[in-house]
Amino acid sequence: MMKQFFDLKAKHPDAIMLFRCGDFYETYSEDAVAASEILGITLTKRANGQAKSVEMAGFPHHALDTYLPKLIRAGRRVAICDQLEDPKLAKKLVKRGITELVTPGVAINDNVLSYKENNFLAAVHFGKNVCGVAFLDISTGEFLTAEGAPEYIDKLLNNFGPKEVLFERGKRGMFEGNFGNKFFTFELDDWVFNETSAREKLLKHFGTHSLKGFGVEHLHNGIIASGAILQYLDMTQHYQTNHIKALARLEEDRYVRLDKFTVRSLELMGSMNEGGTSLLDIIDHTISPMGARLLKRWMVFPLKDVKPINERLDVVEFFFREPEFKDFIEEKLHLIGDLERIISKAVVGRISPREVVQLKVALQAIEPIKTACLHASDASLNRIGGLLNPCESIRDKIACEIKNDPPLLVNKGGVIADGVNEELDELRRISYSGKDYLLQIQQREIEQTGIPSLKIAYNNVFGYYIEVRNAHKDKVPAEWIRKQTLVNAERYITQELKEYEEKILGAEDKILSLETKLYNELVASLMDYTEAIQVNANQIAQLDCLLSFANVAKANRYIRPVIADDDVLDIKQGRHPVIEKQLPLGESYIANDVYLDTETQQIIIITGPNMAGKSALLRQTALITLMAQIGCFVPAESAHIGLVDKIFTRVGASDNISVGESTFMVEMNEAADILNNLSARSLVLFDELGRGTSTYDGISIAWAIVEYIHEHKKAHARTLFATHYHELNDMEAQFKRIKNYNVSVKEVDNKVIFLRKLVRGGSEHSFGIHVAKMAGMPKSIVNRADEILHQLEEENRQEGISSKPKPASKKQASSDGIQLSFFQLDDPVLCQIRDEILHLDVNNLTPIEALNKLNEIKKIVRGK
Ligand SMILES: Nc1ncnc2c1ncn2[C@@H]1O[C@H](COP(=O)(O)OP(=O)(O)OP(=O)(O)O)[C@@H](O)[C@H]1O
Repeated sequence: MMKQFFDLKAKHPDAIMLFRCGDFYETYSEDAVAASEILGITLTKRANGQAKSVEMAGFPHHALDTYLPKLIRAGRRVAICDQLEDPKLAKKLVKRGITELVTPGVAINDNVLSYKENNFLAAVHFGKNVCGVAFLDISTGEFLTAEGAPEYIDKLLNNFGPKEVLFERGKRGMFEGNFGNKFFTFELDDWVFNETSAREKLLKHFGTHSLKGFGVEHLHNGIIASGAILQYLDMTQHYQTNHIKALARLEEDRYVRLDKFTVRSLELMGSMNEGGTSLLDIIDHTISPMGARLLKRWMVFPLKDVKPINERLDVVEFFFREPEFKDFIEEKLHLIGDLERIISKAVVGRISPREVVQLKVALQAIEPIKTACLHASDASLNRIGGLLNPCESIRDKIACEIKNDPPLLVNKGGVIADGVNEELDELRRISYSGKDYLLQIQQREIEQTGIPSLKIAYNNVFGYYIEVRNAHKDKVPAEWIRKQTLVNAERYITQELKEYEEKILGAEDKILSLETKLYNELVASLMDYTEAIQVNANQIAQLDCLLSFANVAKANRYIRPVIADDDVLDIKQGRHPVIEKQLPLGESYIANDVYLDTETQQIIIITGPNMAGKSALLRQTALITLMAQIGCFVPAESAHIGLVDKIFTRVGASDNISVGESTFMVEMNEAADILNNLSARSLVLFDELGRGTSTYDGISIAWAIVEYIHEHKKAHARTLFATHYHELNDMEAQFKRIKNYNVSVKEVDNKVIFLRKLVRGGSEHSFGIHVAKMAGMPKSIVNRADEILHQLEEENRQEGISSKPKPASKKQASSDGIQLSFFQLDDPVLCQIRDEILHLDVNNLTPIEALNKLNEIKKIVRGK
């Protein structure tokens, strides 16, 4: 058996092999060590013939659904090796084979999947000039491809968040150089990435002569990536793929460009702080899993055409205007479940009887939704109504053939309804009446033998038996055959019992196999409806998202934005959708107006103290624009959104030290990306650009960047620029479309009150020291900082900002017990220490030398 194990294991050396042995899945050798760690199961050893003993760890086969997901979530690939023949019939070693290779990207199991998330597998192909990418979610059948520059592919990878990415063996350096090392990856042989075989694979799968119908014919690299995905499904033994009905092209120019920094810094899908709230958390009130998954997609693919955006807004408004209609759809949506994954499960042959019933319930709910949408006075709803298909015949077939509350598994029986199949009904009659008959025999024997406690029961060893307690043993008739002796009783069988047993058990076996056959036939007939049900799932998902928008708008007082094909961004009394929900009780969010266009007010320089609300204002402007362009109402009193085609944000500092880049380097990289890709319809947000370097460098870079955006020949990108460099306020006088604003505060009795209102004009102070005080900084430091600040301001007035702070006054230093500037005191010992330190070449000092030096310094101090 171990030889069989090692032979099979050699086929997938990188996967943990679950090797079926009787009622257990066993793992051996290093797999066992890994499995026991991940699953927390006991690691044992077993003798392995002549060889040294081998580690093993296993779990009962019925616990596969519990343990498999844990292995996958731990980022492991798992080969499931099953017994291919009935062990009872096998003469020698049971035949075994790998029946499935489960990997993070190819998972169908409910316990692995998260219902609000797609589970994408991606493949990337590096072409000569461009990259191709493909995404497949085998649990929903969605298959997409695109090609473009590595930056675009990187953006898609970030937006789709695949659970596994395939690429060509030997190209790890190229892959990680472009896309980082955060993805779970798998390398495939180079022959997989070949256009001819990829194309053939796709044509064979779709049964078409060309790929023109999918609009991907010309995407040579996308086709290679898509072919690699199908190839991988074969390799992992996923052959039932009929639910993958089409390959869709992701069109770069249809959606607003959001780079990955923007998705992250605007906290669209997840907060940058653990446990924090994202925009998605606020606006996702979807009911169905399909809706939740679609909403995630909408968030990162905002539209940039007026018509489709208005179509979505129209539906949201309709829900708003017609609360009865909304409530009706809402109630029905609760009945739908995960239609999209259920139909995929039917195709791969893993649909449970309960899911078949769920499918019926969903189709029953779709009928009234369809009717209501068709009768609504809104063109988009009519279109959705037109596309919904209640699939009456299959729905009615399920209703008539499957019991309403079936067990989870077919092999438990009781799945097929009565009256569907005559033979089944007859067998059930025999089985039930047989059981009745047993009761009759029991009664009769009690009377005939005079043993009142006699009872008929069943066990797996010798079937039906009569049990008689010892007290009545002597009354047992001679023809009964004794089978077992217990402490208090004896068990007997009789000829009559045996005959009935055969009839009943035979009937039960037949019932199970007949039910399974009928069930499988029904599941097979579901295949004809795959496409219609996928369309239903998609339309329901859209309705669900729009309904969610309506509910969120109502709950949070959002309004419908005006979407226009112009370059005016005019938000009146806008609010930050996330912060406004998180303010402490009693505090309310201060709304602000923001106006930008390309003629009069293209760039706003926002100054203001720390904590005033500059970042909040920047982000809310981008979020309101983005929400509007996904078809959602927005937190404002009114909003005119001149369509934006790219949203760029350079917000906050994010370190990328792991890839060898400093904070400032990252900042400059991101800024360079923005400036190289500006368009006339871009919305640009810069928050505290340049703060990662010295003040002079920072101001110069910030100034030059703002100037560049203002002077750009082709693109007057609308820009919000929040900064602490008050010097930038001078730009207003020199550049026509730059305007200064500040987020106002009031100083009362040396205290700062944040008014959080955006007002015209620059501001002078940052009140950074005030904020440090609020944060609980030691008093001595706050006082000292104040002192240095005044001094710098004083000197600055005379000679600019280059002068250094003077030493602290002696009074200050001694009163707080901290000698901040002790090296400048006239103590010869301290001066000696200072000189020792100054002469150290820290870069070439070994740790031992450093310790010795410290010791020497200690001696100097002691000597004193
Ligand atoms: N309009 C507002 N109404 C109510 N509270 C607000 C508003 N804007 C910001 N805040 C609160 O003030 C906090 C600080 O805001 P924000 O981070 O935008 O300040 P900032 O001016 O960017 O500060 P810094 O310059 O230090 O980065 C926010 O976390 C939020 O809680």
